[in-house]
Amino acid sequence: MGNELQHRTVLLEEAVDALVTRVDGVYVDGTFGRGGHSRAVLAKLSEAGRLIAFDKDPQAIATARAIEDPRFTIVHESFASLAPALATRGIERVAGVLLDLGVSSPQLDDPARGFSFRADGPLDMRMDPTRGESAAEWLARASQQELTEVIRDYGEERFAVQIAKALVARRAESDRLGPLDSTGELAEIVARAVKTREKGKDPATRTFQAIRIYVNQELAELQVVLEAAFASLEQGGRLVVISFHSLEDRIVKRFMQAHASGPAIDRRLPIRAVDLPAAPLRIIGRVFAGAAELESNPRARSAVMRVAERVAP
Ligand SMILES: C[S@@+](CC[C@H](N)C(=O)[O-])C[C@H]1O[C@@H](n2cnc3c(N)ncnc32)[C@H](O)[C@@H]1O
Repeated sequence: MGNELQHRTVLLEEAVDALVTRVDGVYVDGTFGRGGHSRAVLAKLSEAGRLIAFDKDPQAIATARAIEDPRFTIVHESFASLAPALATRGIERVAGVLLDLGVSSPQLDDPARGFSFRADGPLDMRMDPTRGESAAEWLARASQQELTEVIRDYGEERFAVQIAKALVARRAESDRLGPLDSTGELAEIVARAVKTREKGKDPATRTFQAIRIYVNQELAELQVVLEAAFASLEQGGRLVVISFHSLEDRIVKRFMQAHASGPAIDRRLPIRAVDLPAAPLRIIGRVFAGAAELESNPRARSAVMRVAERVAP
């Protein structure tokens, strides 16, 4: 079912325009998805250009394998393995790295993937169901403290304590009820534990986001890929990151700001301005979806794209 579902690429032209500064460069698309950005990058590159794309999701990989283009390589790995993946291919420097974070519409819309609280399905939530622990497996073993922290920190959920308690209480009944292994039941338990409703938001939204981030180690892997992308960028190379919630956008913003402000200097030492090392990154800007895109693609509403350029070695 998964591959028939469509993904509407967000900020397509904006991202590709910001990314591709020379048509014969080597580029990375860390989040292939259904290849919207990748195809547009390939269309812009010359014969000498190259694109290395990553995705954790076997369904995304199947779509990518259908691209017959000698300039294109797909890697079934987390983008966190960017550095070793480039090294094995003998690539030292790249002209740009694009990350369009989070989950794709096919992942969200297929109940069998277990990401959605809207349709009942197995409680999985792994971008790569062939590796690691599913959401159901984690919920079956996590302590109440761990559940509270994940739901509070990754979901920014006010009722994290109450939800964690309810989950542990449900687990105590596993002999009678069987394991908690469906998205529908998780959504019901959360809805009962959340005491006040946010307008226009399902009460399970925050908890599902939190568990998904935890199961896929999304924030930790983002930190790793930002460092690796920065280290691999050639001078003039671009880092383009599209985020969909404040936790990931904050990490991207802080990362770019930290590298754009130059190394820490001991101001008590007599240093002339000309001796100050230049900051390695220049922040180019922040872009949101325009009115036309917002109208046709509701997913674009929460998208924020940040762009920075490597200006010094
Ligand atoms: C928003 S979609 C990307 C859509 C894509 N830009 C397009 O136009 O079709 C995000 C994709 O990134 C993948 N993904 C998310 N985190 C990842 C990670 N750490 N490593 C590799 N792929 C990841 C997901 O599996 C999903 O397919």
